[in-house]
Amino acid sequence: MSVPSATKRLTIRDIGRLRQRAEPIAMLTAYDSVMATLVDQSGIDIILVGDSLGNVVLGHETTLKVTLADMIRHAAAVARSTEHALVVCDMPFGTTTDPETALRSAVDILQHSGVQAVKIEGGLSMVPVIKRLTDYGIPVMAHIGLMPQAVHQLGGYYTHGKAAESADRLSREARALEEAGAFAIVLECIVAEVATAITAELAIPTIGIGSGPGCAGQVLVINDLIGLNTRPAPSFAKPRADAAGLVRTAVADYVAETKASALQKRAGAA
Ligand SMILES: Nc1nc(=O)c2c([nH]1)NC[C@@H]1CN(c3ccc(C(=O)N[C@@H](CCC(=O)O)C(=O)O)cc3)CN21
Ligand SMILES: CC(C)C(=O)C(=O)O
Ligand SMILES: [Mg+2]
Repeated sequence: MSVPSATKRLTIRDIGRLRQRAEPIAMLTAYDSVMATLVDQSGIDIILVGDSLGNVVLGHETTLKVTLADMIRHAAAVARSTEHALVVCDMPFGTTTDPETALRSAVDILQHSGVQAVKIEGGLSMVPVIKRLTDYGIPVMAHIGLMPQAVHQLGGYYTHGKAAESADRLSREARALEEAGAFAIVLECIVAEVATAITAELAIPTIGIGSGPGCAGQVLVINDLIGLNTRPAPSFAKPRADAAGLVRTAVADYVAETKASALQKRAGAA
């Protein structure tokens, strides 16, 4: 038996234990070395290298343009810059079309980035995919509710589970994904009461985003948490800092000082 130490990286078994003890799980995204280091040193349980990378780092409109190569490059930066958190990498659009394609892509992610787990958007149609990966020994986090990779089919970003049949379907999906082997499940933008009910039905932890306080854990995009955005953040994300304001002020001060000193030098040399 090993003794838990402060520097040992969390595993999916540790995450399961937190759920069993009803200790809430804290998860945030990170996409680069500096941010991953800071987030890891501040006591987070899980770091997600989200395909929100496409929106918040790469300047795309949706997550659909993010590639496997993009994810591996950023996941590698996060994995090598952290030592405490469990690191999970989103499987990008187009890599989960069937179980063999998904397995190949997940192997590439683990082999070339060093993360410990992957996350897959989707409900019942992802059951065979998640079975294949978990049978092979790759930990999978599931993700239902608002699924940004399906934005063109959904027709926008909105809360799910409002109608009784939608709530029932979400609950059935969550149970099927647990049965398929998922070690946790993200509930994105699901009516709070429905997310709470799903949490009570499952042995694995639910990690909520915009789904109320009744989930086993919470996840947010780091940029939304610290106010490092140039586009409006989702309304459920309450910024705790104004990082964008700090950057704008520092840059404006620098520009002003540089321009002022150049003028003085020229004036003195003349
Ligand atoms: N910065 C950022 N934060 C995120 O949470 C995030 C991304 N980007 N990019 C990928 C996906 C997209 N996500 C989104 C995007 C928009 C909403 C949104 O506008 N939600 C509405 C809800 C409206 C309703 O309930 O009908 C909102 O007002 O927050 C939610 C999640 C979550 N992810
Ligand atoms: C919002 C979280 C759950 C995510 O999938 C991402 O950041 O890509
Ligand atoms: Mg994602």
